Amino acid sequence: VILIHARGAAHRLPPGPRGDVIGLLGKTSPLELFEQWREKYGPVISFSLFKRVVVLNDAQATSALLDKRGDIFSSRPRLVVAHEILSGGMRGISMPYGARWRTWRKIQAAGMSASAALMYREHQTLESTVVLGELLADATRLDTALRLFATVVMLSVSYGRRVRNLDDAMVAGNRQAGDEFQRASAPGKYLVEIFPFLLYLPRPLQWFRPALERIRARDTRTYLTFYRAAKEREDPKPCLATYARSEEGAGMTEVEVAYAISAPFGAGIDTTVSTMQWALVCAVLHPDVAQMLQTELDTVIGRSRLPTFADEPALPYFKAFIKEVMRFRPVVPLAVPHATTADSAYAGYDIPAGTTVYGNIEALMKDPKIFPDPETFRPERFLGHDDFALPFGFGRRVCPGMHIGLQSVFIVVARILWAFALSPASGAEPRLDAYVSLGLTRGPAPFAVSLRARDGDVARILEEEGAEAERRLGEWEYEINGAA
Ligand code: HEM
Repeated sequence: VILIHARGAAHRLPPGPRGDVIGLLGKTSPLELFEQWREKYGPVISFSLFKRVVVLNDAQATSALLDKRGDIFSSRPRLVVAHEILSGGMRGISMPYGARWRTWRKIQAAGMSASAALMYREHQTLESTVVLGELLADATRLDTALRLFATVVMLSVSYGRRVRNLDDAMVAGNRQAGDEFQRASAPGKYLVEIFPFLLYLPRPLQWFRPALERIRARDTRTYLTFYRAAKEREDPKPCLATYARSEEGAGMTEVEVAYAISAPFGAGIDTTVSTMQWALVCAVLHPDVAQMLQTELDTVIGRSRLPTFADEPALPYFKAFIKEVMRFRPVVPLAVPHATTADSAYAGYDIPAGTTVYGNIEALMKDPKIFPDPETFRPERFLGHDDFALPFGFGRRVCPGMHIGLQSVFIVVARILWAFALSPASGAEPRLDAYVSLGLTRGPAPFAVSLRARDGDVARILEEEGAEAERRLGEWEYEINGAA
């Protein structure tokens, strides 16, 4: 009896598909598969894909495990090639839970907490004025303008530097390093990912290693060049580089710090752009909502100046609208997978150490028990609710950039809605059911909107404020010597 019990206990894994799921994953997106399995097997499901994977589809399970059992559920699945070899274990987003991650996270918190985020508001405000000027001149540049804005803000958060365009060496260097990481993370690309024991081969026999190490040497040079340039500034703008300097020597090497402060580029651009895009798509496709938003903006701000961060507390409907956008179309629908560092149990099931755990944000956002009538876009459901961190993930790994991200979304979307009447442009109408996936992020498929200045004063205000913004943004500009 004891034996049977012990055997039974060892196999009490959450229900889920058995056998080959690789073929299935090849055919359809993980999000759709998880949705089918949720309907079939329930809120907590498991399957095996070289290692054990558990998907948590309801708020009870994510709260009980990812939030409350943070001591066990805060690691990341092992990424042998992209994280360990290519990045020398220095990228925080893929770092296993432990002392090294905590030191990395301290830097993110110092430079991105709710209070630190306030330091970036001036820069975000000025750059959003530039965005409006671009859109007034040519609405077809919407996509580029939003992407440039998000990129410029992320680089100023990291290095306190303004880049003027996407061809800047700082953009190119960060993008190249990020793309290499993405490529190296592609499932199935490297045998050693599936058979990590290949790492025990003598180094000269590890055929995959030299090419990766060459890329790592180049990435390291790139990151060091940018970090050093930021450090050398006599009167630096607040940024991660200045916050992180104190960690150098106290727990982190210069190279580790240089990698740590590069995190916003990879994590903060697509997420911010996609959120802003969904906000515009939702506004265009719900004219009654757009009308309410513009009435609120006009009542609070009037028509003789642009919205600012100081107006935010007086815009309850707008704030509810952004939350509803992030619920209705979450841009990181499966969050970033967590992993467990010890055996645990939930609802009678075993979750062994080393399990990959997905918190299914999309499923939670569409759970009628939490959000009645979840397929209806209705900002009113968030009136009076101030905290809504669910789009930003779970527990100790929750997005450290959320305050900065929300500030970007607020200032750009509020100003666009204040300045322009939005309507679908023919040819590439915005749609709620057409997506593009960018790694873990999901945004709307390319779309066009037509933007018409809401009154004659918009152009005049933008001209005045635009010139002033360009002048003041000069304070963030500096040269980088030896840029890769
Ligand atoms: C505005 C939209 C954004 C959304 C919806 C978002 C969402 C998320 C989510 C879901 C995670 C995974 C959390 C988990 O593992 O449970 C995450 C992680 C992360 N985000 Fe964001 N994010 C946004 C913007 C940003 C920005 C602007 C930055 C940087 C300034 C940033 C930096 C990071 C970093 C560094 C991590 C990894 C944290 C860790 O592994 O400890 N994010 N984000």
